[in-house]
Amino acid sequence: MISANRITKSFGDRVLWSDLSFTVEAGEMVALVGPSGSGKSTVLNCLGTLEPVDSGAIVVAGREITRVRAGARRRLRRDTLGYLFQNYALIENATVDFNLDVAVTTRDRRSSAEALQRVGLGGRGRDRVYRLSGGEQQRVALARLIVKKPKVVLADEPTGALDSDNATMVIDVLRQMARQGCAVVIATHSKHVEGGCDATVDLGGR
Ligand SMILES: Nc1ncnc2c1ncn2[C@@H]1O[C@H](COP(=O)(O)OP(=O)(O)OP(=O)(O)O)[C@@H](O)[C@H]1O
Repeated sequence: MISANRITKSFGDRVLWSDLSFTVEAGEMVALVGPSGSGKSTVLNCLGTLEPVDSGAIVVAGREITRVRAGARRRLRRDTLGYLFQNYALIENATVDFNLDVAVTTRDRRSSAEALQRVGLGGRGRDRVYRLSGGEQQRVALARLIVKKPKVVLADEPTGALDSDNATMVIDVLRQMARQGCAVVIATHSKHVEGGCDATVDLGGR
């Protein structure tokens, strides 16, 4: 589903990673690890077509995303990619329900309600996002992914703001999405999260 082939990325004269290659199959969950500043978020941004690589190729769902035009990139983001990033990318002034509705083309109240239940936010659909805690917002972002059902999930420290029970829930949900055929990449500092993955890509060269 995802194949990164000898990708290199620098900011100025600082090389973050060079000749990095890895694959993530459909159904697989891969941890992206390495010290702070080693470029984990940047890898996710490159896989997510939000940042270009300097050299090498990335293929996602059969498309070489390092070469596609803006229109195809937009379609990939809409139809194939799912992001679970640190800013949660939620619409803060809107309700939880509205944030889930924008992820799907058909309005499906039941699947939204089930997704909220799954992340421990059953009955909170009418709450406005800015009133929720950081961890609750993180879980709304996860519920939005559940209703979107993307082929690829890119998660950046998805357990960062959560207690251990909720962290376990997040990993369980991502595992369930993988079982349904999704390729999941998780940037993390957590050994616990890494342990729950099928493979590790280490940017620190340990
Ligand atoms: N757009 C940018 N322009 C310049 N430098 C950048 C840019 N984005 C990231 N960097 C730098 O690249 C390095 C890697 O950042 P990145 O966020 O990918 O690391 P990380 O491994 O995810 O770190 P952390 O574990 O602390 O979240 C950092 O030194 C950061 O300052």
